[in-house]
Amino acid sequence: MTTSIPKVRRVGVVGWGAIGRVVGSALVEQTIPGAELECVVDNRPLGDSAPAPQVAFEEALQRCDLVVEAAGQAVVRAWGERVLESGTDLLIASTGALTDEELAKRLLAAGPGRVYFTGGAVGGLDLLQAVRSLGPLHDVRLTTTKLPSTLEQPWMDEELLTRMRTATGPVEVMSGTARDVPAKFPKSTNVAASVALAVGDLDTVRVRVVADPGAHHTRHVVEASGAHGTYRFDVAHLPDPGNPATSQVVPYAVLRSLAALAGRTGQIL
Ligand SMILES: NC(=O)C1=CN([C@@H]2O[C@H](COP(=O)(O)OP(=O)(O)OC[C@H]3O[C@@H](n4cnc5c(N)ncnc54)[C@H](O)[C@@H]3O)[C@@H](O)[C@H]2O)C=CC1
Ligand SMILES: O=C([O-])CC(=O)C(=O)O
Repeated sequence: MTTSIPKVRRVGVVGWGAIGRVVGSALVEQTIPGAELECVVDNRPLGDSAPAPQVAFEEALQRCDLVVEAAGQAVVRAWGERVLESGTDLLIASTGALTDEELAKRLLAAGPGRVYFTGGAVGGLDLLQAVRSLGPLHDVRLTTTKLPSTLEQPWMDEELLTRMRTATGPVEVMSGTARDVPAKFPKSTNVAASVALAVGDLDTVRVRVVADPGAHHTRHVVEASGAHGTYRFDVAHLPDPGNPATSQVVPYAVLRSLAALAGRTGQIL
């Protein structure tokens, strides 16, 4: 009888920020059997602060068999296909990049590396994806509520910025579809694109973005209905203390995805 030695996934973390630091540190502490931190990519010099070598993206593709993107939508646009074409798998946190349908098509067709998405800060995506087999969801809504400062954008006019800065209660700052919203709030509403990936259609997902100075927790409420049922997922997360645009849970969602990719058994998929 031959025993096969399980292959350890050599992971490169791109983006040593709120998400990447937690993910990379957990890998170094060997909390994910079958996965180890090989290197880190960031466009800032990290000095000794990273527990693995900081390398250029090209070098990461040579060293790793799995890259975790935790840097931003622009990195997915610039590097996504190259990662997959090099034979390296790619786990994407910045799902908002996929609102560019041409890019989405190219990434889904590229290989031999495989592309994956983390559920990130939003819940119920597994069930919504399963529900699609029963028929389309006609009405899908996401309401995201965050601290006003985490939603300020360069395209906003003075009137809106003043309304957000002086608000004493919730203020709606944008309503649109999952096609439009993640590009307008690239660091804060990737969840809208994630819901659309699960539902299979950007335009079906209607999104409201709400700034609330009382939002001690970031809240994402997904409501969906179709001929076969109705669904509601309501989550409230503490924000990351260093980067309140990102919920504290997100790196742990990434680690959960990594554990599945590394072959952990007994996992809810
Ligand atoms: N799917 C989800 O639920 C969520 C997705 N995200 C996505 O994850 C991204 C990262 O989130 P955080 O870690 O909170 O951000 P962060 O701002 O704390 O860290 C980002 C890191 O990436 C680095 N970086 C930026 N551009 C880069 C580039 N071109 N090349 C290399 N490094 C680069 C920055 O220097 C920084 O160290 C967000 O921009 C957002 O797109 C964030 C929160 C939730
Ligand atoms: O972390 C969150 O709550 C959501 C977020 O920033 C994103 O979707 O980009």
